[in-house]
Amino acid sequence: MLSVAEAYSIVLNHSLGLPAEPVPLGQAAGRILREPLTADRDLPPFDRVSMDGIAVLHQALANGQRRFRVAGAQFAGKPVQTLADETACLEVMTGAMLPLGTDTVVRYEDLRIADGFAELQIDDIQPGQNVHRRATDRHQHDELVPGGTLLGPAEMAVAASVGKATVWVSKRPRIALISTGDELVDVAETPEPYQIRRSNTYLLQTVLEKAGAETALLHLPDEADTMETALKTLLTDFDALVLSGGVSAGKADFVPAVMERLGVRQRFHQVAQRPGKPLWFGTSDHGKVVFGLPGNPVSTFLCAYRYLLPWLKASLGLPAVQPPVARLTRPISFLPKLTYFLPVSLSVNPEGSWQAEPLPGSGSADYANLLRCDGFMELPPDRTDFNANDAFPVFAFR
Ligand SMILES: Nc1nc2c(c(=O)[nH]1)N[C@H]1C(S)=C(S)[C@@H](COP(=O)(O)OP(=O)(O)OC[C@H]3O[C@@H](n4cnc5c(N)ncnc54)[C@H](O)[C@@H]3O)O[C@H]1N2
Ligand code: MOO
Ligand SMILES: [Mg+2]
Repeated sequence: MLSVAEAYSIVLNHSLGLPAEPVPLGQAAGRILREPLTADRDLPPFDRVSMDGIAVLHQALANGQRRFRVAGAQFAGKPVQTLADETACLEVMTGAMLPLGTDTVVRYEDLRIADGFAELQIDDIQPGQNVHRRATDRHQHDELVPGGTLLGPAEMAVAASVGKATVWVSKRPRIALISTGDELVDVAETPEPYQIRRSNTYLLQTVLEKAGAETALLHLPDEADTMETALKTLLTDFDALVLSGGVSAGKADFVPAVMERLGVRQRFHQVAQRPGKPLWFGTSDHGKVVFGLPGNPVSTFLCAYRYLLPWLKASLGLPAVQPPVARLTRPISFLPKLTYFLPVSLSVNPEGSWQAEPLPGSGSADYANLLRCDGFMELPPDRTDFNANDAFPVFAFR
């Protein structure tokens, strides 16, 4: 049976390679940038006054002068003025251009201004103080943000300041989230004793929409012909299908067989892991990708974080990131020769490292247990006993 690492690598090798599209900056937050952002001007673009006060030539101070005639005022948003008389000063406001003929700004707090004269109240004044010099932060044409970056608050502010009214970002993939199973009814329905409400597609929608996908929620019964007809259309309408349920050994688990009839090539079925052993993955000749997630809610949850989310991020053009590592708070044993994804609650210990409290719950149908847990710790298959303080990667979802 395939290992977790092998299955993961196959999944990532079939990421979508989504095209880029232009969007107005106001709609670009949270999208993945597909062009570098470069400085259209120096940053800052001019010698910028950084404190309200007066601008003087430091040489005058060096000459011992402490009292300056106020010759005018330089406001932000106005063209630069010139101080012609170096024994005088100009009042200056934060964000204004530093007047020509000056090089140093003294704050109002360090002055007394009366009768058209400003008198210094302190002696220690450094040349160039309170001036944010042109190009100190970045130079014109410098690359500020590389392509492949998620547009968060800082990137959005930089994009705006370099004039990107439109940015090229990865197109959002359209993903159909399909629950399967005759026992499943809609959220709004009252289930019969032999039925339950479907919940997996809501879980998947939450994970994938937040990461940048467009999703549609659908449901199919455990009936092979009906499934085949519906899935044929969905394979043309969507970039990827994510099914939940119908991939194990039951007499009504039709997903692998129906996919074969539809010409979707199985890339793997079953992974040496718990939960989620029956995971199925395939691709069509037209570049469509199909995930058949095991129906048990905890399996769906784990597979969504361990495989589906990294695949979506790779499809959008985001580089892969290593999961953080946490230390077990207490020993745990797991006998089967499978990778065990242990539900854990995370906290930071007094030394500042992550610690993971095991929350095994009652198995992969216990979705109520997920309410208390922050992620899954990946315990390798070659060990049965794991000690307190042992460190392993955690796929966290908070
Ligand atoms: N003989 C074997 N039986 C099972 C095996 C096995 O290896 N041999 N694997 C078990 C494992 S592990 C899992 S996980 C499940 C996977 O089952 P399926 O993917 O075939 O899913 P279903 O049979 O359709 O449903 C399983 C379970 O999950 C509930 N479910 C399904 N979809 C939803 C949904 N959208 N919302 C909420 N709950 C859902 C469903 O009612 C079932 O209780 O198979 C084991 N069996
Ligand atoms: O994946 Mo199954 O959920 O191990 O029960
Ligand atoms: Mg089944």
